[in-house]
Amino acid sequence: MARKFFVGGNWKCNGTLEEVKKIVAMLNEGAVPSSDVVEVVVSPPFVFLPTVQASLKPHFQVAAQNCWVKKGGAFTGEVSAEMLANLAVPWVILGHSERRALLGESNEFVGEKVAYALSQGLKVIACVGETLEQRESGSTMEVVAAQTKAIADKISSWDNVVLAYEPVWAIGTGKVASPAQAQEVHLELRKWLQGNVSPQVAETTRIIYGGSVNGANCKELGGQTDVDGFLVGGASLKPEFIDIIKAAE
Ligand SMILES: O=C(COP(=O)(O)O)NO
Repeated sequence: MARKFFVGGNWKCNGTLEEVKKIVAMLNEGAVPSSDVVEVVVSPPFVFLPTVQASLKPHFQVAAQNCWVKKGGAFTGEVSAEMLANLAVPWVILGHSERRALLGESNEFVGEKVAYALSQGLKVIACVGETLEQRESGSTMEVVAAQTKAIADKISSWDNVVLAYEPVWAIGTGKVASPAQAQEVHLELRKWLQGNVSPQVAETTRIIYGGSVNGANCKELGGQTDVDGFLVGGASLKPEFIDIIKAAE
């Protein structure tokens, strides 16, 4: 079956209310393919989520950039999956490498977060990816397989999961993975799903690429057999994000 192309925009910790409103206007005015062709999910910082969700055209969905690992309560500063569900926020990004590195989120912790978010009815963009040191040592597949296993061990369905391969060495660096590099890892991840979860999950799960995607490289990257879309950082704040969405055509 064809996997619908998926383009995520991770705004990270960026924006003022005025800047966010301009990005929303840019998206609403953009000539993007229909939602039959591409699924577009943008992820503002928490404080702008309701504003963005209320002002985006229905073609676009929103995601939170994180959520807590269990039911809310005495966890100062955290945002629970229940709160996101209460606001009808449909998606959440979990396991981003910046949180794994800066906040020490382990593979196990990310797996538990994915399971809890799914249990509360959220859909999850689950991130995996190796560091430059891990790639140069030849352990890329060992690393991303372990990250994926930690998720697979905790969940019973992949129906509401999009897997994002984001090599850490390509994030924010301008050093985008080559189409061949991306295809190689995406294919290996799909084979891992086939062998460790099921052929059906391997066939239907979108595996998207993130790491210095821009308007110039998106078409060739998106043309790879096992690249089902993107999770875009910096370029998702710019007009070229519309060109990246069009790569779905
Ligand atoms: O972190 C990323 C990618 O960021 P860049 O596109 O800025 O490399 N996506 O979640």
